[in-house]
Amino acid sequence: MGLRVVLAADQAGVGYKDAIAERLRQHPRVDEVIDVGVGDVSDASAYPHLAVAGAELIAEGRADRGIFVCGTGMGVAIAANKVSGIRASTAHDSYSVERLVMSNDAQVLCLGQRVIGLDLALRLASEFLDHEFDPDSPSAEKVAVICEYERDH
Ligand SMILES: O=C(CO)[C@H](O)COP(=O)(O)O
Repeated sequence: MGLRVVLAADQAGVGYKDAIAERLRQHPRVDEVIDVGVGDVSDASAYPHLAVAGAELIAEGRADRGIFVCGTGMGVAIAANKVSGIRASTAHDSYSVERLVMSNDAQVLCLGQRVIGLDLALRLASEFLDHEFDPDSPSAEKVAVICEYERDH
């Protein structure tokens, strides 16, 4: 089965979100693109509303991965990580995007529209979906420590 990818952005990230949506509809691993907004640059909703809405879809099992965009990529990451079970981070280079999945089993990649160019953002969004976490890797027990802390607190 292919991936269900949820996209979210505030008005500082909506341009890249829409470009990523278009690109991901052609991605061989993507079955569905779910856009939780904002719909256009006139919508001034604060980034935590969009990031939490997107993260909740993943936590509820209604999406597999998320790509969230704001000015820096940092606010959406901080907000998404408040949703239980979600691992999200900003990553602006290929190696970090690879490790975000392979080391951290993150479901959400966060990007900053005011920080990187569109071509790089499109490439990183696509690469993020090409990686698959190996639950038998040595990284799995490290991620489990995060999950256990979350479960026990
Ligand atoms: O980048 C953002 C949050 O990290 C957001 O797009 C803009 O936030 P602001 O600098 O607080 O307006």
